[in-house]
Amino acid sequence: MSIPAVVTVVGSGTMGPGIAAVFARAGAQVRVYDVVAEALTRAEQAVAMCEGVLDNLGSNKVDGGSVSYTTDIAEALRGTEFVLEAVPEREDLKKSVLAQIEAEVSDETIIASNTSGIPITKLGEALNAPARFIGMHWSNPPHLIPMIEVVPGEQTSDAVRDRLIEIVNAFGYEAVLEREVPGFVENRVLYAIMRECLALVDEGVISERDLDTAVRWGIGYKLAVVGPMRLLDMAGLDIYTSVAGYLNRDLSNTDGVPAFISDRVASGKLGFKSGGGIFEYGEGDVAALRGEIVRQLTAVRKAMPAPLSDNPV
Ligand SMILES: NC(=O)c1ccc[n+]([C@@H]2O[C@H](COP(=O)([O-])OP(=O)(O)OC[C@H]3O[C@@H](n4cnc5c(N)ncnc54)[C@H](O)[C@@H]3O)[C@@H](O)[C@H]2O)c1
Ligand SMILES: Cc1ncc(C=O)c(C(=O)O)c1O
Repeated sequence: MSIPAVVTVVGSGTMGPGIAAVFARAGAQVRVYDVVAEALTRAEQAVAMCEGVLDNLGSNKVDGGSVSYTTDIAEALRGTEFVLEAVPEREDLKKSVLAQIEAEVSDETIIASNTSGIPITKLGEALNAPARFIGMHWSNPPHLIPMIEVVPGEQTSDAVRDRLIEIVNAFGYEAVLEREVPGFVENRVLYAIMRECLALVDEGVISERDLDTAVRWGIGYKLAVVGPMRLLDMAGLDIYTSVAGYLNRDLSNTDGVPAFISDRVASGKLGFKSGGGIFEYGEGDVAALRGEIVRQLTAVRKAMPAPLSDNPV
């Protein structure tokens, strides 16, 4: 299974560098483009770190891969075969950038978006040739989470869909093909969980730290091995029927963003990126936490059956 020889990543913030590292690891010449020069400087450091993580993971490495960095979009897109858009999650911005990309590439170039859940058909309205456009939703951190959601829009061609699945598998990643819905699958599940977690903390049922402990060592640990559908069989569909019969109507069904979050955002408390959010972080805490998270994710990944392997669970 081959990957494109030349790949361009547009947007080098949280996600771009790890994505670039995975493509380069698979042998592609990757060009990383951003409108902010400092973002590219940070990206170069992040890619080097990701490469070290992939070495530690023992991830397969194909010779010939490389990563370069530029604020010149024409240079970034010249001769490219595959573009991954990873700019901020704003429909207007993404449409503008996608149109900018399409104007610079050949008719054969595949354009993919790392959008967290904006419908691909909607973003594809910005393109003259939406048949070449598809959703490619990586999960953070992209160099460690070996599952990518493949989300065709209504106009995406079957050939582009099949080619993307081939590329994802060539990384040694699981490609999950989905019919397009807002938020796709991973974020619909994640945001349902987050909604309930935030409600429980906001209502004083449990503290932030104890909530994390309960989820990490309860469903988080279990779901790393047993998927939700298999877990239903393991627990018993009769048990689910009894519990859901009284519990589903009692779960949080708030829409919009809870004040627990919006108040913090309004006061500039964004989390790791601002030194404080749900928790507060002192000097060096975020870097230490990032390193520990990567160390533990790597250890868990090594303990699990490899992606694409014949896992009986
Ligand atoms: N952060 C996550 O956990 C995560 C996970 C999966 C998917 N995503 C999605 O990936 C996309 C990127 O997310 P992120 O967290 O990396 O965002 P980010 O804000 O960390 O990075 C975005 C980058 O895009 C750059 N940018 C802004 N305008 C640009 C333009 N016109 N052209 C080129 N670059 C431009 C910014 O300078 C920045 O470096 C979003 O759609 C997001 O929803 C994010
Ligand atoms: C909170 C949150 N929102 C979106 C995404 C991905 O699109 C992630 C993730 O990938 O981890 C996330 O944590």
